[in-house]
Amino acid sequence: MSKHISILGSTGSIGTQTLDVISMYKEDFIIESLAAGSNLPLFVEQINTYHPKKVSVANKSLAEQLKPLISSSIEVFYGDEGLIEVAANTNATFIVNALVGSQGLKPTISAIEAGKHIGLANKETLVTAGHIIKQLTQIHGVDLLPIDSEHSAIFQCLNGESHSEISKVTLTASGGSFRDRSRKELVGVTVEEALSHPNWSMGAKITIDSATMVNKGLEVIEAHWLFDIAYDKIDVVIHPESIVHSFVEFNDRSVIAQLGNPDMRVPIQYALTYPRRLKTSTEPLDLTLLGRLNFNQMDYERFPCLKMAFDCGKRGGSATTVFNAANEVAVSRFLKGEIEFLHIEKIIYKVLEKHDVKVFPQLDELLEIDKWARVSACNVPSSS
Ligand SMILES: NC(=O)C1=CN([C@@H]2O[C@H](COP(=O)(O)OP(=O)(O)OC[C@H]3O[C@@H](n4cnc5c(N)ncnc54)[C@H](OP(=O)(O)O)[C@@H]3O)[C@@H](O)[C@H]2O)C=CC1
Ligand SMILES: CC(=O)[C@@H](O)[C@H](O)COP(=O)(O)O
Ligand SMILES: [Mn+2]
Repeated sequence: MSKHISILGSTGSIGTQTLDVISMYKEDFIIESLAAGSNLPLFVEQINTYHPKKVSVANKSLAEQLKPLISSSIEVFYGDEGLIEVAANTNATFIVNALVGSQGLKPTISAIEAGKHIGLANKETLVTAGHIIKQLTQIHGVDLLPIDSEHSAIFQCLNGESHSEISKVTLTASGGSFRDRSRKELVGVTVEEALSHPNWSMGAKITIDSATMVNKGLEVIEAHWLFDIAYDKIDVVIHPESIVHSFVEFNDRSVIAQLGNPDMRVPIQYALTYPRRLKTSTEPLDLTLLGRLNFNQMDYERFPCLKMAFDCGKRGGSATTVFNAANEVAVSRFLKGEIEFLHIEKIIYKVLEKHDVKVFPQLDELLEIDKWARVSACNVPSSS
């Protein structure tokens, strides 16, 4: 029987690769709805290929531009409400959240409340409101399947294992675009240089996050919520090849790792077809060709954002919401050329410094705090 799917963020890196996987297994999937931001040419192509019943774009003007380009039988929505419509009000049973940033939170909540299972790439959702999402998945009995490569790896390592027998979960980090540079050598780096990831081709925001090591910080918090692991049992190592996607150590000192060539279509497909493992078009992994794999200790002075993320995770409550929101604004300012690369971490630090952590915030409180953090991050001067 075909699985009915909706994709939020279908025009992005994860969204397009999700559609690649679906194209390989056309009989197994029906696309109910798609949401994109502003890439209309690609979106029109996707709509004409996959024939969704509902679609959504970022705003009203884009929705008006889209309507004459697609079949009049397709319902067109826009904005936050459009995302919720696509996420919750269709016959889809499985939603892929491939949006970037904490705008993924509200549609995820609506989807869970509507009983949809979720394939989650959008880590910012769990970093912003992990406790709320976890509680809702339990209340509504929905699965939250990881798409992020490290979390898919951990999910696979934990298959059939007992949670109480885990002694440590280790996330691997490539080191990002500037892994071979000292902190001094980060002064004056360009946006173009920062956008050049050594192993993965991804959207702009996550590529910058990878260079600052914020991405690994977000992933530590994501792992905490997905797998209910205490922060002192989560570790990060630098693994420049991105072949071992993460590993888990158990009480008996056995370590289970998941390996594969860096290709996001593999974890995306696993989330879509779980628990089945269907063929992918990715190259087989030949360890003899690689010869060796490298692992280095994380240097928290070189990558202070990762230390900040651990601290926020341990403080809990609204701390991770503020960490995420400040980072989103700082990255956007860097991409616009407003600030230096090293200023990203300063902005996060300064906004966190001003925040009094709220321990068990409700959703409306978190949304207010998120807004406050964004305004504060915008107001940090570009040279301070
Ligand atoms: N790329 C990767 O390999 C990985 C990504 N992730 C995570 O997955 C998520 C997506 O990342 P990635 O695919 O790289 O990001 P991209 O920037 O490539 O894609 C983001 C998607 O969100 C859409 N979007 C942006 N703004 C809006 C809006 N206002 N309304 C509706 N849609 C919007 C974009 O639409 P449009 O382009 O049309 O404007 C696009 O479809 C992130 O959370 C990232 O951290 C996790 C692991 C790996
Ligand atoms: C592919 C994926 O899951 C990314 O989140 C990846 O992990 C980024 O690479 P870094 O290891 O450099 O953060
Ligand atoms: Mn990842």
